[in-house]
Amino acid sequence: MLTLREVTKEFRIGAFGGKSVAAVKGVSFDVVPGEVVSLIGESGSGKSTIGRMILGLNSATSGSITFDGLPVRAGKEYYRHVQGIFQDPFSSFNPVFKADRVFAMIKEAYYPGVPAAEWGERVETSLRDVRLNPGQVLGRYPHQLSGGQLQRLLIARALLLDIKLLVADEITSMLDASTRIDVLNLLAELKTRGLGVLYITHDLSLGTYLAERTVVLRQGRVAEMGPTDDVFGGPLHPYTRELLSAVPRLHEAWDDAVPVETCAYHEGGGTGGLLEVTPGHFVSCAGLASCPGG
Ligand SMILES: Nc1ncnc2c1ncn2[C@@H]1O[C@H](COP(=O)(O)OP(=O)(O)OP(=O)(O)O)[C@@H](O)[C@H]1O
Repeated sequence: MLTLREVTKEFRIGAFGGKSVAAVKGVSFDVVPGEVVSLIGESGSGKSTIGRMILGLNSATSGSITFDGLPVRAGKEYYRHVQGIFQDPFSSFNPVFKADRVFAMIKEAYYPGVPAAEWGERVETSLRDVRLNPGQVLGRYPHQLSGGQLQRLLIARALLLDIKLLVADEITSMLDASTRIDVLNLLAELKTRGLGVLYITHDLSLGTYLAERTVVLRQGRVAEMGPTDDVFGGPLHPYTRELLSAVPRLHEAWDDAVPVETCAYHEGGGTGGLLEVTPGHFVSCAGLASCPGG
């Protein structure tokens, strides 16, 4: 469904755009229907830039991003199937409009011919699908709703469309712990409906909770990716180990990252791109002193 191949993004910066910063470097991965892929990495690793390119808000400098075989084309038809939700739900709402305005806009753009009564029923169904009580959210201004309610409202809005892929960028980082779990469970439910979700987060524990597959991004490149159980159960790249060692675990001593003695990439004969160590589990060079060019 979603395919990224060798995607690179350079931003022009500085006076007159004379310098450039490479935010994303040769990234390739897929998201298929009914799967959650988490995109994990520290701040500045390029996660949001990838999300924005998938949503057509930034263009790739090189490489390709396709959805159902077609290049990303920001516009009404694309957004019928691909939607994004971001960290700060308040920024997605105009504070002077009541929350239900977001539904009215969907109707105007996509379903102008649907009778008002039928539309009202569809809105109510989508709100109940995200476990919101229509009576408690419709007719209210954004400031009268909680962050968790607004995030759900955005998911309900997406459900009114014929959505196939949801790009969820740090959507739970502003929510309290119990609301966060509710929203994560909701995403898990969406995948059972066949939706693909790209779940962008810097929080490993949330990524593992949901995702079938994990892509670990470091300084704009994929360090490691594969089935979540493999990546977290047997991390091959020192960066993944470092990230894992920073996750607090109850009842367990805080351990340091286990040092990597050998580079799984070069040991396995990697020469270009990522090395597939076990089926679907890819790793890049560990960058040890002993690595060629290290
Ligand atoms: N519009 C822009 N102009 C110039 N540089 C940018 C722009 N957007 C992002 N960058 C740079 O690209 C790099 C990747 O940024 P990005 O926001 O994608 O990282 P991130 O992993 O999502 O970080 P965070 O978790 O903090 O949101 C950073 O170095 C950032 O400064």
